[in-house]
Amino acid sequence: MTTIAVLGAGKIGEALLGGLLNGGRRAEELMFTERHEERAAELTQRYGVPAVTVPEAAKRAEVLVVAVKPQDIEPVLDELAPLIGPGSLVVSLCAGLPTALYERRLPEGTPVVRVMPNTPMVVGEAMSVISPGRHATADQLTLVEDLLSCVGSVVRVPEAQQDAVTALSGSGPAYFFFLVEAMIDAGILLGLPRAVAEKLIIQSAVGAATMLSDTGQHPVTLREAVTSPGGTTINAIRELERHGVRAALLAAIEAARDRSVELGKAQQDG
Ligand SMILES: NC(=O)C1=CN([C@@H]2O[C@H](COP(=O)(O)OP(=O)(O)OC[C@H]3O[C@@H](n4cnc5c(N)ncnc54)[C@H](OP(=O)(O)O)[C@@H]3O)[C@@H](O)[C@H]2O)C=CC1
Ligand SMILES: O=C(O)[C@@H]1CCC=N1
Repeated sequence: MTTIAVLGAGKIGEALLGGLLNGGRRAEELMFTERHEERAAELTQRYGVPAVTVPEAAKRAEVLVVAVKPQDIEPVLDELAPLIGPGSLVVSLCAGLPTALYERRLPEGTPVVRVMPNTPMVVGEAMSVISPGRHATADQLTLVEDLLSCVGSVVRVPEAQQDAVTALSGSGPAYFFFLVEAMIDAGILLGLPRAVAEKLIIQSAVGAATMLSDTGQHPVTLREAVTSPGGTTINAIRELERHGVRAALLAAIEAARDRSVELGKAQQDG
């Protein structure tokens, strides 16, 4: 049994709690911290997991998963620093925050693993990307990998790639939701009932995602199979290219990467 505390049970923290329980972890192994009493009570009722304070979590848990916003990290580090035990492993889910920040603020030798998950964790389909800090051992990295495997896929990368990862898969679901939202609007523009447009686009998204993951075929090959000579799809593709959608995606993801770097710098300099 490994005791795990989720510090900050917001969108990602709650998704992790639910995923760990679905994946077979017992409620007795888990705890969480939450600032609002009402929300804490609601989560305890929903998952049977106790709410604790950050100092209690620091004393009791072997794995401390930090899931507060990057801008809220300072008070959490202040509370953890004097209490964290030598056996504790810190797992940061915070966008932009480097392991070096934790290593500088927490007792010498504290092992830290940086993780970038994403919200499909809620349905057991997360993409979690993990990188060890200076003091994390191979066994600790494997432990984090095992925990996150309960809620989706896990990949290891060097920490230097984590800002790019954050822009790509951390924020990635939002880009797909944005696209789906715009395509549903297109259905409305063409006069379809909203419920029909939603059903058509969501099922097309699920079908396309399943083809991508199950066939192993390259997206270009799959797209070409839909694009008949002299047909409808090529007319749409011409408009997407004319409006610079490919370039917009490159610029958007680069901007997200830059923001991740900025978030890390702001906390390091602050
Ligand atoms: N949402 C996403 O898609 C992803 C988010 N992340 C990262 O996960 C982290 C959390 O994001 P998200 O879940 O979206 O954000 P939320 O705002 O939903 O959750 C953060 C939670 O932390 C709580 N909190 C803040 N300070 C403390 C504290 N001192 N003690 C206890 N709880 C505290 C907040 O409480 P309160 O409501 O009172 O502020 C809130 O419940 C961020 O660092 C983000 O970068 C990573 C990948 C994807
Ligand atoms: O937008 C954000 O900052 C967080 C991190 C990755 C996804 N959501």
